Amino acid sequence: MLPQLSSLDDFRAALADAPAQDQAALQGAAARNSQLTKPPGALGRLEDLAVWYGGWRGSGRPEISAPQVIVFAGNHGVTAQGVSAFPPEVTAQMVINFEHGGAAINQLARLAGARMDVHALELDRPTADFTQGPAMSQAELLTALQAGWDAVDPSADLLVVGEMGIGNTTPAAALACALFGGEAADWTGRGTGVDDAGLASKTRVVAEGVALHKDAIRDGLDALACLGGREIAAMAGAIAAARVLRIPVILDGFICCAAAACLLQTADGALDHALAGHQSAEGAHQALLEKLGKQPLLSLGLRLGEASGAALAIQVLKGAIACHSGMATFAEAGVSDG
Ligand SMILES: Cc1cc2ncn([C@H]3O[C@H](COP(=O)(O)O)[C@@H](O)[C@H]3O)c2cc1C
Ligand SMILES: O=C(O)c1cccnc1
Repeated sequence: MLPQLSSLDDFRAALADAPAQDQAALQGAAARNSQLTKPPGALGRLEDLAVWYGGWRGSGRPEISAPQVIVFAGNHGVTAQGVSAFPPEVTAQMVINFEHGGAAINQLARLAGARMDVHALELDRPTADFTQGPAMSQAELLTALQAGWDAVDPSADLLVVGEMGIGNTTPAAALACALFGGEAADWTGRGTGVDDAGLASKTRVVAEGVALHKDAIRDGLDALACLGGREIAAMAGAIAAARVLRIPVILDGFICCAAAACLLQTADGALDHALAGHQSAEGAHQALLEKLGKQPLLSLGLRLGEASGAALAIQVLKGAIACHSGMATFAEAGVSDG
């Protein structure tokens, strides 16, 4: 059961009190793994993934039968600074495309056998431009976190979250810079494809926002309010709800990982239930994954978002679980265990 959230402190407390993996299931899955008909370790990282997944799902022989993909959409006041190669109207247009099944994520979610939900968050009310003031009030942040929190199906056995929000590689870069330090240029990339002049001015916008809000940021939720966006906060809310419900999560690209970083900088262990689905082509994604302590499953040069890389990675995790739960043991198959 998910607790009710009536304040940001409720959210902080729920995250801090989230349950650990089931130790008996973890041990059961590890024991089963060691008896399967293959040389020890021959399935490489797939073996670790299956045991890890079993620990979260409370089963020594788990299944993935109900993956959920959720795409959150939001608009950003900071687009007034010319930070994207595309106009903000594209956010709402893409939401319609998602609803009609025409986007990349529709194809990849279907292929992964996942249910897909789309939540558009007040698209006609962009966040405030963070170079002028906080992107969201505390109340607006709570509403956006709650939207993500409520969007998770408690009966899902795997969660992937993604986003659509023209301009959102700018708040993602600002969040990473505010949370992990370094220069704005270390965290700012080309997003949808800004040119060199666009990248230089985007970097200045990130630096300005981080400098303006630096003193107001004590944890990841403060950073989200000052520099984030509604879809970024909703992704954080959904990842947190999954943590409380012990539903494993596959993280997507740079923006999704910036949302996840806000949780990690709010409570230790907040991302223990999360895998990195892929490393995107956004320049700073590798550095961000390192800060999260996550090794990506795939690296295909994607720079789309929408949960696309994570949805593809569902199939890798499904492969791990199919082998773990479907293979015969040495004893069952009558194969000599050497
Ligand atoms: C047609 C289209 C579909 C997309 N799907 C995801 N994004 C991606 O691009 C945006 C981030 O890049 P920037 O910060 O440069 O605007 C986000 O909406 C992200 O999801 C898209 C972008 C476009 C144009
Ligand atoms: O890494 C991502 O998710 C990404 C990169 C560029 C544009 N949109 C998303």
